Amino acid sequence: MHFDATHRDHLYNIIFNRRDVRRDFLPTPIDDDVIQRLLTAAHHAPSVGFMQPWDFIIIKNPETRAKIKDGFLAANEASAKLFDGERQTLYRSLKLEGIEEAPLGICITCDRSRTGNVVLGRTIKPEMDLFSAVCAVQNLWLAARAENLGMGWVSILEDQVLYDTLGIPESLDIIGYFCIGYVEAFQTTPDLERYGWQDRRPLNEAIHYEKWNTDS
Ligand SMILES: Cc1cc2c(cc1C)N(C[C@H](O)[C@H](O)[C@H](O)COP(=O)(O)O)c1[nH]c(=O)[nH]c(=O)c1N2
Repeated sequence: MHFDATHRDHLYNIIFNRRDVRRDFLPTPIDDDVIQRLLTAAHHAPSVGFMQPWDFIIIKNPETRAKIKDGFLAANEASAKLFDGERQTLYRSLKLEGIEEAPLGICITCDRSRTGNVVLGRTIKPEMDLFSAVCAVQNLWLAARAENLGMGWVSILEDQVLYDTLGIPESLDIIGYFCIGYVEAFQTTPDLERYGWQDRRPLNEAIHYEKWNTDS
């Protein structure tokens, strides 16, 4: 298949308009066929040795989400204390999850032993399986945006909360917990930038030609 400029522009639009969403979720349920499309997109991510190490746990039950929210609250309190003074005040004013408001939660795991001990492409860099599972996250994130669904990553959460609440085997690694739902509106700017926590770094500072350039 050859993509034309219209396809290209659609993809870039989706990339640039994707946001980490944790506020303004609507209670509107998400149809199962939409969820299936999202997971199919995630499942088509690249993976080292094609090991497809991910699994997806779908969470809709409000009681389950309330337990996960409790885990967030504990972790967030501990996290807030690591910042001082005004920075802590600003941290505490941020909305960093939408666990209970978003009607759908997805937990993504990584089975590092899937396909055996020796994996093509992972022999020298063992973390490649974890990176592969994160590729599935990004596919999910972009597919969600294409479906006009907001998605937010909640990493302010001890893994044990998810192992216990969701009955995940301890042999699996937890990649993340994600809140998904329709939203009132998508913001054009990341929340952390909007609320004065962190600005986007200029792209030219991130690009180096031929070798590392400390001047740029
Ligand atoms: C691995 C990882 C983990 C987290 C995040 C992202 C990623 C990649 N982000 C979202 C993060 O703050 C956000 O991506 C940036 O601020 C940029 O905003 P946009 O994603 O462009 O809207 C995030 N946001 C949040 O409110 N609570 C969280 O726990 C996390 N955790």
